[in-house]
Amino acid sequence: MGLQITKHSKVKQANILMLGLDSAGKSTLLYKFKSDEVFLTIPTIGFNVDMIETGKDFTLTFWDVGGQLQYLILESFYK
Ligand SMILES: Nc1nc2c(ncn2[C@@H]2O[C@H](COP(=O)(O)OP(=O)(O)OP(=O)(O)O)[C@@H](O)[C@H]2O)c(=O)[nH]1
Ligand SMILES: [Mg+2]
Repeated sequence: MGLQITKHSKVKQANILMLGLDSAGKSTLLYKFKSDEVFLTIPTIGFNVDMIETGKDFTLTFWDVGGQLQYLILESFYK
């Protein structure tokens, strides 16, 4: 996962890129950050973007990239 903090802004923001094999548990982890409830996930088609406010002036933006999409992106490098 990558972390990038945007500077020169009142509200601090970090982008988190969630990468991993399909069914590794990326979406489950993201839903767990948002809520303590148990979620049933389905394979992510493309990617999900979700924002979590962790404090008054701090926001995390999660980019949850589906494993299948990552295969497609990697495959394109070898063509
Ligand atoms: N036992 C166990 N199962 C988990 C855990 N995390 C996720 N799972 C299960 O693994 C399966 C896949 O989880 P997802 O969160 O959808 O996986 P993903 O990485 O988002 O998969 P893609 O969207 O296909 O890339 C689901 O059935 C989850 O319930 C864990 O920590 N332990
Ligand atoms: Mg997923």
